Amino acid sequence: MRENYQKLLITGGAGFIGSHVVRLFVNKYPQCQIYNLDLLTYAGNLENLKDIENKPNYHFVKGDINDAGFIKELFETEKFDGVLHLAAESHVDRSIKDPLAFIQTNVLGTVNLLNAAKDVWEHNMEQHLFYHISTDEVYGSLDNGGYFLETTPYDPQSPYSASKASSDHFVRAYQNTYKLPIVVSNCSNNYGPNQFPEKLIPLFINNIKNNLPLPVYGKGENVRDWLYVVDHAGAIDLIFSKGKAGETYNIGGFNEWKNIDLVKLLCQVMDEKLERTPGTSEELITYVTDRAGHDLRYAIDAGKVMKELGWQPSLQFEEGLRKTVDWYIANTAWLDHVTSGSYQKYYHEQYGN
Ligand SMILES: Cc1cn([C@H]2C[C@H](O)[C@@H](COP(=O)(O)OP(=O)(O)O[C@H]3O[C@H](C)C(=O)[C@H](O)[C@H]3O)O2)c(=O)[nH]c1=O
Repeated sequence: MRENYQKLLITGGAGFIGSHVVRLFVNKYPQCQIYNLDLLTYAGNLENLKDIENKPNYHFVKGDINDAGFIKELFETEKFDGVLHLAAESHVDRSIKDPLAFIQTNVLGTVNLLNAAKDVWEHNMEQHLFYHISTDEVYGSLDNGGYFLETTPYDPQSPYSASKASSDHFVRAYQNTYKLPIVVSNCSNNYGPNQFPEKLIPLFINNIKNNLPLPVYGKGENVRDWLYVVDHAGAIDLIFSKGKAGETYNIGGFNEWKNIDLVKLLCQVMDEKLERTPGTSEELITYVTDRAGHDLRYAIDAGKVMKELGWQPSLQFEEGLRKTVDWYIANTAWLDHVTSGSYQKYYHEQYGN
């Protein structure tokens, strides 16, 4: 935590990564008031924060970052010392169907927050920090090898990554133009408890549990770098506490997996945990039409955050995957809830099961 900070705003704190960040900050910094601003869209769920909801330093605010007037008023009233901005539309497939929703929330919503921060902080700008949590997808696709570095030029390929790249650019433009102290981090694929089952790992856990097909896009040859979400939250804490204003930090697990290899490992773990005959879950693998413009490979070099700030991921991938599977099996009610009722539309519109 930055010295003397007494009040922080975390946007998107009821979502997957956001809820892990809120939990960490509420528990680790009891002297600091943590405000979780979330619209509670399909991907936001206050159940994710049940264990900390009664802590005296935790405050929930339901609201929309797209509502500029509301955001301005919130900043004027609460006088936050710093902001960690995680609220975003995050699913690539949805961005292909509805790019405007991604521009609205990820670009315009971010600019609303930046405007409020620069206006309310203008007399003592240097005492504040605006931290934008972003993605490695802004760098494009590594079809010919190599790693994403902080200096890699942006080359977003999907409407989702274009919206995140745009918001990163706005954040940096506000530093350049208005001297707003900012920091940006770009992280690889996250996995772990509380991820909405539209993303690969929780979707496939849910489908295996319910004996439904596992829709592998294309030939399953695409490569992603996977990081346990709690380790991402730890990196965010370090960057917020010790990162230098104006800097970018890449975060990743040095843990690349071809989708099909990951899916086969997940099938093995699920067979074991559900006490099914080995090979049962693999029979559910179904190769389907590829995602439009599907990025082949993301691989991120997290050397800077490791060397400069001393960050290390705490879990090996297999251990993290087992922990994740255990969580989804133990939290059937959570999984059933987010795939039914008012959530049903969001879950079923894409997967139809
Ligand atoms: C949902 C799904 C996915 N896939 C493939 C597509 C990808 O190659 C890989 C992971 O897909 P997912 O949609 O879980 O994640 P990415 O498209 O890599 O993007 C994710 O990681 C970055 C860093 C973010 O910033 C995104 O917010 C986050 O969604 O599995 C399938 O083959 N079948 C499926 O049903």
